[in-house]
Amino acid sequence: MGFLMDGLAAEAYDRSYSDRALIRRIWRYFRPHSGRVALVALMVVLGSLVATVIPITISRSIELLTGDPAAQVLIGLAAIIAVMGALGWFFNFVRQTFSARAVGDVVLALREDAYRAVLQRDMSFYDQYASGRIVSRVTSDTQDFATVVTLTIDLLSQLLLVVIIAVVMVTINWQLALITLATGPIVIAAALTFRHVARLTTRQAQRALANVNASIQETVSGIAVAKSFRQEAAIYQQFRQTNELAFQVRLRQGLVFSSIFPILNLLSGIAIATIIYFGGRLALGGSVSVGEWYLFVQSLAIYFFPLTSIASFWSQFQQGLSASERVFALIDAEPKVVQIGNEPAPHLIGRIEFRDVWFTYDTGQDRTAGSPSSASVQWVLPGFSLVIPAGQKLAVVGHTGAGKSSLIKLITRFYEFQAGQLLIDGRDIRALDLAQYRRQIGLVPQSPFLFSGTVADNIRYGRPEATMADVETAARRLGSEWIADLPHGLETDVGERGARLSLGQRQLVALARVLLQNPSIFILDEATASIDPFTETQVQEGLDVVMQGRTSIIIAHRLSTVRTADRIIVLKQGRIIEEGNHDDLLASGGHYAELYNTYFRHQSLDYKPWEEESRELSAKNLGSQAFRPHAG
Ligand SMILES: Nc1ncnc2c1ncn2[C@@H]1O[C@H](COP(=O)(O)OP(=O)(O)OP(=O)(O)O)[C@@H](O)[C@H]1O
Repeated sequence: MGFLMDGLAAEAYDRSYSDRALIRRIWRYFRPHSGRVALVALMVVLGSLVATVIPITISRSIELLTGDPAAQVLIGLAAIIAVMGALGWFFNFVRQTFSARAVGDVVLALREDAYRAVLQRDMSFYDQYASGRIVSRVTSDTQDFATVVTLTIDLLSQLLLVVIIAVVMVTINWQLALITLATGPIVIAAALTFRHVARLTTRQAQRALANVNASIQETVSGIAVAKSFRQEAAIYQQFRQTNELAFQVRLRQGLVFSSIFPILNLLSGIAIATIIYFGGRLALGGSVSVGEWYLFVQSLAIYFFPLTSIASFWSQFQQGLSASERVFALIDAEPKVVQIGNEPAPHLIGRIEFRDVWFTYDTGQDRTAGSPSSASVQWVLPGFSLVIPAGQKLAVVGHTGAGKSSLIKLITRFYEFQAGQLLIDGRDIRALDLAQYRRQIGLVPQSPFLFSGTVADNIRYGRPEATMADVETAARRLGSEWIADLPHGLETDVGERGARLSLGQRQLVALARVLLQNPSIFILDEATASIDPFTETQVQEGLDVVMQGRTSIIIAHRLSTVRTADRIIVLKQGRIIEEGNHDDLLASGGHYAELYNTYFRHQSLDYKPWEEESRELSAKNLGSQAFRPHAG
């Protein structure tokens, strides 16, 4: 069965809760609705009482029939049964209505908590776990949880029925009652033994479903890439495997659950046969009446029904329990970014200092206390130090994987570093009020994400209270042409993820959003994709406006940015290997000059490809002679 389990491992943040802890936790959600829960409990008791009165009345009727009852008595008994039936319906109706409301409210609260937890998770959480699986926890797992609660109410009412029936049986004939009751523990023991296997297979089924969700979600998000690389068939194949796995696991779960019924049916069959035999003999001997014997046979059915229901509902019950376990694990996942203080940071001037910062993504072992010397760790920033004075325009360059984005992830506090200090205006970043601090940061990622809505909605995203005039002012500060190019100006619908806008327009919207937010620190991960020269000029002008008067850190991919930066740092394997301004660095002919020739030089208006060819040729001919790049 090992192959079945592939891909169904728990997520790193999953945890097992004891049944007690789970129930206590679930109860905490129900406490605010205790009035409704009490009413439901009352209905359960009344419903159970009514359910027992009916067979007792029938049994009395049978006994009366052996004598010579008056017609009115029989009519009275029939009326009692009818009234009890009606009352049973009423109690059940009230119970269902109020329990549905209470469960609905609890699921609402649980889903809100789960969603809030998702929003609070660190960026590392999203990097590590597939979004489809996260979605699955918030949607289907909370729903499964609702099922468990409804079932629990059903089971409780049936168990109560068992208790009442047991009391009735003992008062009629204790020997027969003993025989009947003796089978109860056997059935319960069988159900309990089954519990662990049930929980395990159920958990696996939920994980398998989460994998199916994750697979669909990823494909839909990356459909453009998949199509452009013609990977539809491969993706479909992959999905089939995941889906097949989910099917196999479900099948196995079904087999496990269905195996309990034959056992329980066998047990109840034996018990009924025994009662019929012994009860029949007692009735023949005259120690119990026929009515009492009938009541026993009826009681048996009532007695076994809840017990077999427990087993039949067990699958859903377990599903609900492990679903709640998964939701609670999501809510309880430990954050990695932990603030040690809550100091107000309403206005920053934007001085940033990395002081011997050690950072790795590999936090598998406990390194949060900081053991920078640990040799086995793949440090992305090994003791990184840098001071960015307030208001400086800093361009960060370096080959892919050098650690440029990681620097930004630390400044934005998306990730936690393991040792050293990161100071903002001389204050420990970990001591600042995170929400206030983040409001001081304007981040424009490589491919700016726009939410569905209009251009204006997106510009207003960071400051929902901004008026249309504010939005327009911010947008116009980046120039007027780009707004005129939009079909409906600022009211243009951007489509999902901004798909209806060009990359340059999306960048301008993102820049306007930052302008409106007016942060002290501006961070830009420049797009690598080239845009047309006109938009490029617009974006550059917009950038100049945004960068004015604030600390700006740019992962630079464009010549115009590096040229105008106050300072450029060149990163290699998480260390600064060169720094200075464009001209000085180029003149020194080091790593930056090499990067310039690889990435930036062709963006220069003076760039002549044919000169490049002849330069390469002569460089080849000169063999190992050091290469001196042209100034841009
Ligand atoms: N979420 C992550 N989990 C694990 N390792 C990561 C993660 N993000 C980046 N890394 C690793 O950290 C190192 C630095 O990555 P980083 O993204 O900072 O480089 P970069 O200079 O920004 O590269 P690029 O220019 O390609 O974006 C790389 O070796 C990368 O594989």
